[in-house]
Amino acid sequence: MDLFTHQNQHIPITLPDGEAHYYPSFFDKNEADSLFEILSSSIQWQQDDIKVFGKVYPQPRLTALYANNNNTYSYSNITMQPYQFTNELLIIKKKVEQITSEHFTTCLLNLYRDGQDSNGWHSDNEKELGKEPTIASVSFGEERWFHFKHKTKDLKQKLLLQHGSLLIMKGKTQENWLHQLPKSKKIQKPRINLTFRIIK
Ligand SMILES: O=C(O)CCC(=O)C(=O)O
Ligand SMILES: [Fe+2]
Repeated sequence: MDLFTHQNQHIPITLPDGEAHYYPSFFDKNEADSLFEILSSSIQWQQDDIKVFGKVYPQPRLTALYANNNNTYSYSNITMQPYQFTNELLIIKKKVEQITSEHFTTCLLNLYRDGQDSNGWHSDNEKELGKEPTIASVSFGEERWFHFKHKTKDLKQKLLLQHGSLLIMKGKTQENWLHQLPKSKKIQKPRINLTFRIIK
């Protein structure tokens, strides 16, 4: 067994006033390839409009909300109603829960069709997530950079989110840090991201 491609290889991310952990090969290449294909075609992807300074734009990515309850999730003037978890999402959720010891209720999925799709600076601090939320973020498909920026100090951090990887953000990360997925001119292939959350 190659220890350095093992699912439990863990890289702590240096994030003062927060806490994040990265598992580069949480899913092996074959599992990740097949989950990417299944999720691409089986998820009910939608493109919502968002309002920025009073103007309406199509969101620069596709999204979908799945859950094991009917609780809605609202952010950036959008309220999403969940579909019930699919079998594949339940399998991924179970594997993520084994490593985080959490019971996630909800998954917000993002499909970045190419490098023109993005996710602007924000923190996942909506009140339905509660205090100090743990967010487990799984990536499939094209690698993309993920940036962190401290809210009040001159601190930055970035990491490349690989195919089959898991990033966990917890503790005071959302309180003290913003994150974004910037555009990238070179990227022409899609990436799927799943963020597991608890919405009670
Ligand atoms: O695509 C990503 O890695 C980030 C997604 C994200 O930050 C979010 O959906 O809140
Ligand atoms: Fe986020």
